[in-house]
Amino acid sequence: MAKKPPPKQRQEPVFKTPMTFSPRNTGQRATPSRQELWKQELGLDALSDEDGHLSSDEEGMLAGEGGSCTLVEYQALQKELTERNQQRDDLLFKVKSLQDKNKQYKSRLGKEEENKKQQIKIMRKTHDHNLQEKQNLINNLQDVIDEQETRIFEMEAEKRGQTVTRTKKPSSGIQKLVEQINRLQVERGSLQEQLLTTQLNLEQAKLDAAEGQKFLQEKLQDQEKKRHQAENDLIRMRSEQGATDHEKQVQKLEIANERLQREVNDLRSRVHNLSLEEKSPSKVDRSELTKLETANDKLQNKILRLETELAIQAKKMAETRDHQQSGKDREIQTLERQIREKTLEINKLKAQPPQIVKQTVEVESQHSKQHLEQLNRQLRQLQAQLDTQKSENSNLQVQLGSCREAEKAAMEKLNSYEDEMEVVRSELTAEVSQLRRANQNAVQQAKKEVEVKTKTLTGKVTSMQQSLCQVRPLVSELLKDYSALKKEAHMFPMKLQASVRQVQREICKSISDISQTNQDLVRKYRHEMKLRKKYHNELVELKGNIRVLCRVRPVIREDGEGPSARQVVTFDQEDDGIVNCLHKGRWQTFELDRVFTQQSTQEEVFEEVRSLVVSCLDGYNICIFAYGQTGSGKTYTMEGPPSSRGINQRALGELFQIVEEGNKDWSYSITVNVIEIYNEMVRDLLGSDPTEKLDIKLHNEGGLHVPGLTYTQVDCLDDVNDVFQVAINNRATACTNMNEHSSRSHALLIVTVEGTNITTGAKIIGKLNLVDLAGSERVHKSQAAGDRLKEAQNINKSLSALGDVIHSLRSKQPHVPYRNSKLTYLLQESLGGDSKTLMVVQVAPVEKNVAETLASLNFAQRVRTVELGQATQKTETAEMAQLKERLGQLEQDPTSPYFQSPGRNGRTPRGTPTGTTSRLPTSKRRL
Ligand SMILES: Nc1ncnc2c1ncn2[C@@H]1O[C@H](COP(=O)(O)OP(=O)(O)OP(=O)(O)O)[C@@H](O)[C@H]1O
Repeated sequence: MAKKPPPKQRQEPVFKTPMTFSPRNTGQRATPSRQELWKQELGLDALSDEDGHLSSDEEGMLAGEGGSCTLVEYQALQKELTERNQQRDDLLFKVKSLQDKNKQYKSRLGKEEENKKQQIKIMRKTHDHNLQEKQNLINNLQDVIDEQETRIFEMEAEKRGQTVTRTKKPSSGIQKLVEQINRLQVERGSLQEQLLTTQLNLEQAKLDAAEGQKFLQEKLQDQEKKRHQAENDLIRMRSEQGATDHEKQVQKLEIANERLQREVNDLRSRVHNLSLEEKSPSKVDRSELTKLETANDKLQNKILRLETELAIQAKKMAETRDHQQSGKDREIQTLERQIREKTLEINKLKAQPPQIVKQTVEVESQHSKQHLEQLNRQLRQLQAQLDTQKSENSNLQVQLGSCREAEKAAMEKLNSYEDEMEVVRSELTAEVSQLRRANQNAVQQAKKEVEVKTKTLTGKVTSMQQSLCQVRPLVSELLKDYSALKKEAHMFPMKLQASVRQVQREICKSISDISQTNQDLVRKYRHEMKLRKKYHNELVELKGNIRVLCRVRPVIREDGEGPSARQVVTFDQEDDGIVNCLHKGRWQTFELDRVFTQQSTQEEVFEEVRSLVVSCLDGYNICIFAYGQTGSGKTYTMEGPPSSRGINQRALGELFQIVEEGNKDWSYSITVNVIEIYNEMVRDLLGSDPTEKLDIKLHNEGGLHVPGLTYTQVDCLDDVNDVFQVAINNRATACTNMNEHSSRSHALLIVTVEGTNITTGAKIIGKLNLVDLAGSERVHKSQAAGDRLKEAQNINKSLSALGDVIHSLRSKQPHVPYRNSKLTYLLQESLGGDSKTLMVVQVAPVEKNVAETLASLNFAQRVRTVELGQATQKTETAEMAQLKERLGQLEQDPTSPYFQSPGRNGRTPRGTPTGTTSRLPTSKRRL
């Protein structure tokens, strides 16, 4: 088992491309030992430790190679390239500075616009605020003025011409005015509150007064009714003249009197309450007082009216009583007179009767007797009547006496009631007058207070008026300012819009200028880039550099998910030769001849190599190989799936097409070999035994050939497909796991094009090597063992050998170690100085492959600097061709000393690639 080398301290490999300039590469430091880095990069443990300095090598190469014409041309081109590069750099710098300026300008513009917007906002806000404040102030002033005017008007109306004393001097200045206004507003608030309370009180008082009035009216009506009843009762009593009725009447009167007294008391309490309410003049307004006074007056009037009515009633009652008394007296006198008359009649009758009866008896006997008896009866009747009358009279006398007594008592009671009533009336009158006085006092007091208030208010109003007089000009000034500001504010958006439009126009102009300049610069830059590429390609062709393409495959299912599947490869939109790779948080940039992105198609890739492929018809040796780690897309690019064929099939298709459509003076034959190098064994995948190990031998004339290798002629794509199928079948039978096997072996498709000029017989031979290399993983990192280790070591050996060859070529070593591996040995002629080589570096885009991706890209960047020298065509004259044919015949002839054993399929190679007899320089390479 091979001893594992000690882990080397890995340095970040940085390479400088000496032929091309890239601003991204500036600042990169040159490495002291490129070979060391080379080894580190590839993980090649077996590399020799030779050192080389490219600059001196380049000089040497330039001095030693090519004619003076080429050197001069080269120097001129290099000078021109340097100048162009310089110009390009200048232009790039200008573009960058202009872009920076553009950005700055844009950002400044943005900021200024933002600032302006902010300013406008602030100004608008301030303006609105000012306007609002002024409006408020004006409104307040207007309110105060209105209020004060209303007050003045009211007070003046109330006072009716009372003089107003001005106590306060008007304060000067708007501040004072505002303060006064504020104070007044506070006062107004409190006054409004008071007014509200007073109004409520007034309402209550009105309600109370209305209730009192209603109550009094009801009472009055009751009194009226009672009076009527009393009158009726009195009349009835008069008519009945009953002592008991008198007493009832007196009782009723007493009850009525009591009621009246109660009512009077109620009234007194009400009046007292009212007077109490009136006694709080601070809370009563003048109008309210007036109303209260009016209500009070009305009540007093009512009381007076009631008193008057009461007096009239009493007077009437007295009159009625006097009248009744006099009537009674008259009746009594009439009755006494009748009694006296009757008594006189009786006395007369008593004195006359005996004389009259004697005469009647003497004269008329019987008749006179009857008449006498009749007269006696009449007399008896009259005497009985008289007795009755007398008893009645005495009864009447008794009754009269008792009546007189009762009347006297009633009169006394009446008098006492009258006295009482008089007392009550006088008390009531005194109370009423007292109430009136109190009321008057309260009214006076309220008046005084109102006057004081009015004076104060008038003073305030006066001061306010004076202040207003002072403020008015200020207000008018403010209004003027306000209107001016309003105008300005009105004009401001227009002005602003105009200035913004102006600025926008300027900005647009500047931007269009800048974009115009930018476009010009970009145009120039692109033109320069094209030129640079052209010159670079020419230079590359002149120097014979290996062209290096890079292809980044898309992210596939096998990449998995999560952080390890994160994409770490990006591209440059402007430059299709730049690829960036993120490793440990740092972006590394690589410049190659062309970078194909994940979106690039097989067609695009082939388009890039088409001219190179076609140049094999001109007799050039071409080598296109795909390099990269396992699964990076090498086979996809070279072979491709049936739905999207890769370079191999497309190249052959292109060759067939050109041969078909090309010059009819030439006839072409195309033969193919399909070789696999596995574990340093060369296998013929078109042979009958694909497991047979073939050798690579040096031809007698110095060229290489593989004895026993099958050359199959193909004339169309169907032939190619058949050939490929044979190769695939053979490969599958030679291994157990096709996928793994393909990853660990190199697959070579060698296409040999032989053209013969029908007229001259001249021949041209070109060879196209299409190589799908084994995976480039570093062996020391994989923990392989057994067969795997052997496979890995062999891959390592061949890729190391490839690296050595490239390094030697790059450093212009006199000896190039082609023979170190079967791969390099077989490709010797295609990697040598007279062939065109192109490498496609395949990389995976995800995080987990980043180390291999960086290694591949570093390798690619270094390969790009390798100069193989100018490619040459392999042509031969008809004479040479004849000679060659003769040689071929001799080789077939076993009797000849040049005899060589034939191929297993018995077919003779149509042309040996190594049979080049002359190398003609071309004027230009197509690549
Ligand atoms: N450009 C592409 N577009 C689409 N799929 C691709 C592309 N390149 C590679 N793939 C896919 O990636 C996978 C690996 O590709 P491929 O087998 O060509 O890699 P490889 O480098 O040849 O691997 P190995 O070294 O093991 O042979 C395949 O499934 C293939 O289809």
